[in-house]
Amino acid sequence: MDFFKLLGAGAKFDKNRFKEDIAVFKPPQHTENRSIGVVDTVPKELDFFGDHHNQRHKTADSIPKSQLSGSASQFVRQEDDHAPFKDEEEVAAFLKRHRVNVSGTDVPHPIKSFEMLCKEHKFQPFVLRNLKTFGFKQPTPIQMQSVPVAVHRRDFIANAPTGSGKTLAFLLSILHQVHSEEKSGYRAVVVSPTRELATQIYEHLRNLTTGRKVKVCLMTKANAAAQAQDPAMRQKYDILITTPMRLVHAIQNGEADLSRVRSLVLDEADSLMEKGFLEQVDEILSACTSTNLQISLYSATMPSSVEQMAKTIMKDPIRIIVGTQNAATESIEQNLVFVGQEEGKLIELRNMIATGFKPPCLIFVQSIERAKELFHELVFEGINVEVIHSERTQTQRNKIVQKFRSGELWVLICTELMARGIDFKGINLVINYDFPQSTQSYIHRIGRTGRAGRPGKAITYFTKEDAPYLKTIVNVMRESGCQVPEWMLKLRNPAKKDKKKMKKAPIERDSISTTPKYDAKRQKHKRQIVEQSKAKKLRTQDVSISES
Ligand SMILES: Nc1ncnc2c1ncn2[C@@H]1O[C@H](COP(=O)(O)OP(=O)(O)OP(=O)(O)O)[C@@H](O)[C@H]1O
Repeated sequence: MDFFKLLGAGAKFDKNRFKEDIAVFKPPQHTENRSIGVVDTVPKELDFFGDHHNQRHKTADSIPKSQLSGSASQFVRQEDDHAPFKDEEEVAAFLKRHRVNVSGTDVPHPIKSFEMLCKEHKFQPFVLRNLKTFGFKQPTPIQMQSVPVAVHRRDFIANAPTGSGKTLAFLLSILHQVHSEEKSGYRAVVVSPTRELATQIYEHLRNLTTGRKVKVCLMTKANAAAQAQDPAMRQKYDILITTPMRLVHAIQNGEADLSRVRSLVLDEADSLMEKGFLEQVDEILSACTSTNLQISLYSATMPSSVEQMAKTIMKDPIRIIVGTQNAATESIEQNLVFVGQEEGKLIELRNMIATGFKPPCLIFVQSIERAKELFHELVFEGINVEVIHSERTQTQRNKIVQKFRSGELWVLICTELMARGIDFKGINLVINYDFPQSTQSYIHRIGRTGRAGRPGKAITYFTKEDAPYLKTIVNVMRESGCQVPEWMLKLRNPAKKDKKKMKKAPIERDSISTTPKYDAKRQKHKRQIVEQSKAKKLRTQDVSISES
């Protein structure tokens, strides 16, 4: 079946309805030339950037790293020699070949193959059997280095690109330690920021423990309640997969005992160490009272401030970096598209749908309200589209994720909820309909495509309002080996305070909605929120007055 044609056929682009908009914004035809990689000239509307060149620029930096010799941007690379390393020189050459940079004291040697897990690190044979059953033949670079480090029970920070197999890396480490049931309570805990991601990790682990009596608990409201009712149930599980909020709730209600936990994995660690989650992570750490606790942090992005903070909770940590630190995955073709003003985005998107594109496609917007608005616009276009955000019920969210995985849905509109960790293998295209609020958000969002070494494409729309932040994305593109024209390279980086402001709250944007009725509904909703927050403020004032 030709998805490309099918989707194009289903899409209706009402040229009469948008005639005036088209005339105003004159979106160029959707061709490969829309990508910044080949846009040579400064769009007229952006001339306020000042000094620029109109010449196409190609530096050594702009040559895709996959074309450079010695690059290990292949996802997994077969090693013919499975013998133990002879000396440190051989280790260094091996790590260089796989673009692994490791620092710390007494760093354990990497593994060259999964077979070495059993031969050198005494993994149980079931692990190797299940790896084979589920098609994992050769370790990825992050797995090569982080598994032996974890096996030696060292604390560490692992920074490797999106889709590079970090999940299997930490699950293998856990299975080395917890390979049979003990009925003595949790011995390993994985914390991840969203329920979707926790569910995905749980399913991955269930596959790896096939045929083995290891009890894994995905902490949900229902089983937390069951464990509250029956304390014996708390002893039943060996490994816990959870979100921070759910776990803290269980700790506070006396429903979770973490005193025997020896391995704590923080997945998407930089997001867990940010303001919203930090207190919860602190509480989880305090509940892990074993003196033998090993902590590992994994993420595709690790700002230095987070690293510094992380080091305060770790003992003599090792630092593992795969590829270029905080860069995007190199198999993703990244594009920036100037759309003029807000309305230009919808025109561009409809244009792309009308001219055809290759689903499945994930579209990111900055708020729930905007996700609903965009869905409302696209749902009548005859496209197989859905929308996912935190206001949808868990059952709805699960169903949508499952439908998207199975290919039943071709376009999924989402908020930041889906930006991290979610592994949809076949996504061809990620569209940043709204400009991401931070470099990290950009890297994770576009990292939903180009996974496990597959190619992928990412398009980021930007308006005049986003332009001051453009350089942050340009920097990532350059770091990941994309071609960037000279004038873009000459843009100024936004000031630190502006970046902070942007991260705190997204740019205020005009409604996506082209239907006045729907927009009126939105305005009403907005008014209600303002009124509610005013009322809350008054109540707080009341409390502080009566307290004083
Ligand atoms: N050794 C391997 N061989 C083949 N495929 C693998 C291997 N390890 C992991 N994968 C596959 O690669 C894909 C990406 O892995 P994973 O989801 O762990 O990426 P990640 O590094 O955690 O990404 P993110 O930073 O986005 O969370 C998954 O589909 C996984 O099954």
